[in-house]
Amino acid sequence: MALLSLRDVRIHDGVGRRDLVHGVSFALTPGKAVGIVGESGSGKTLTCQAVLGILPEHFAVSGGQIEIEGRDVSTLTQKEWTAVRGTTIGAVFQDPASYLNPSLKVGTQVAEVVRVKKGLGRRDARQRAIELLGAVRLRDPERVYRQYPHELSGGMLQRVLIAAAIAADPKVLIADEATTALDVTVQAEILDLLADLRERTGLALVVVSHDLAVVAQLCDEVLVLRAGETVEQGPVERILYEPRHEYTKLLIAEHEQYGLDRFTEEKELDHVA
Ligand SMILES: Nc1ncnc2c1ncn2[C@@H]1O[C@H](COP(=O)(O)OP(=O)(O)OP(=O)(O)O)[C@@H](O)[C@H]1O
Repeated sequence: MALLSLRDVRIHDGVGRRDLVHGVSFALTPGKAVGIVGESGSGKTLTCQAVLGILPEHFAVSGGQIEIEGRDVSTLTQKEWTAVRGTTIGAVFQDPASYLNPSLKVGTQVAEVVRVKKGLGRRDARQRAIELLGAVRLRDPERVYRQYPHELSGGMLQRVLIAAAIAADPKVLIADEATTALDVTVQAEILDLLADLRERTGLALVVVSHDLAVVAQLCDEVLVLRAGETVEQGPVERILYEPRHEYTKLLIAEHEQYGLDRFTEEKELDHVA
């Protein structure tokens, strides 16, 4: 059974009175990674918000079906949504600092997620939070635990957010432009971390980026969205080497001078290893 499946999902803007996403479909099984790529405003984030049950006011899923572990999400109550978020599907977004309370130690914030979602007592939650900070490859996790958000770099904050997102052992992690604000080296480290989590734990990924190189590095399947429309969808190698749609060709051409090759070569090596 798919962990997450979207069938012809449409998202409607009640104020603008129009559909902004016109039929997105994909299925995610354990350990699989699906990428959604497209320019700004193409509906990537709305699609993720629909999957998490956090569409902004006035927006609604107006067609198709989203199923999480076989369950139609349109039947979920608010309470059930809260249980699904974090425990089945975790998410990380761009701009990690805005998701953390600046006046609380980062470790306390991760421990709080563990306490609420896993029902651990304070001491165990602290221990587990330190383990999680280590699992996202933060050096000296005990020290990081005691630090405040302003003391950490953007890359470290994103690791903290990933630690919080995987705290309740979700089966799916949505990474929505999770590396966009980071410089190239740090971006590569975070992508490597996500690939490693996927490999070690079977975590399935939905990777959202305007950057085809990011998606190409991590994913098996890619959806190319333009203005809410899926213009092309298929295995990553096919999309990269035999793009059919002009828009996909454009996304690839944009990359020719800076880096797609580097990412895909790494991916091929990963396959060999
Ligand atoms: N809260 C909102 N209020 C009004 N319009 C919105 C809101 N969120 C999204 N939209 C509109 O919905 C469309 C799709 O937005 P979405 O954020 O899903 O795009 P995106 O592909 O994720 O782009 P980006 O990379 O810029 O985040 C856009 O036209 C956007 O203006």
